[in-house]
Amino acid sequence: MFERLAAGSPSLIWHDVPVAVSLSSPALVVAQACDALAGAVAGITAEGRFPIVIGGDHSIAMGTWSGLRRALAPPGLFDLLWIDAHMDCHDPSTSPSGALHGMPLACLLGRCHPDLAGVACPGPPLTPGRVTLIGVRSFEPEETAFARRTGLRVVHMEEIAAQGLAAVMPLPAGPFGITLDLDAVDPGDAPAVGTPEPGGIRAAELLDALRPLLASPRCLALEIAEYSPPHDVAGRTAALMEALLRAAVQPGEPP
Ligand SMILES: [Mn+2]
Repeated sequence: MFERLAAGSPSLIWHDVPVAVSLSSPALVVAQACDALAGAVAGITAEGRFPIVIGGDHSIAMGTWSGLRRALAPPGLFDLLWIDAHMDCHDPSTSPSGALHGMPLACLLGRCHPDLAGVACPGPPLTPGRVTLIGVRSFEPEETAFARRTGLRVVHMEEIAAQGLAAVMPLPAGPFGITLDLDAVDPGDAPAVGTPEPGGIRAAELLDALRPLLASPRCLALEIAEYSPPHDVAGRTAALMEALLRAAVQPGEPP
């Protein structure tokens, strides 16, 4: 896939971020990986290039977005479109599963897992009023309470089903980033995820809504998380990945 994309975009560079899986706890592995990822994203942004981060579970968002924040001139503010079936707004005291990928947004907003604090998301928290969750349809009450308390904007799947994604997708006036958890997409179109949730955004609708955003010079970074190729069915998720990446690296080209 990379070779095909690079054929049309010679400036594309592949960059691996190593993960030290030998560390003693999952939180330490995630903290170390996010620290390395934040450094990579900050460096790529500082060079005036556009980072595209592909993961891996959504805990990588802590590295990506704290890295972007670090690279921008103070106060380093940007809007973040968080497209996800889940809210990822837990901390260890509220999480039903203890899964770290259910916690990255809370951490980025300043309520961080103690083992991740200062490493996975160093620096000041993001501004909740500048983050919009889009596609939400699976969450716990503690996450809704956190969103209300902090002023996080949430666009539920019901609104998308009623009005269409294009009608509810924000178009930020200033710099912004996009984090796409592939489980926001309907499992019929993107089965290659770890936590599928039925009734999601259709792939074609997502691509139509993202194309103008990815073509905007104000879009500073794209992250695509939770891609799990062994779970794919008939190459559907791979095809969506390639279309998304093509929209990001060749934004002027027809689909
Ligand atoms: Mn997520």
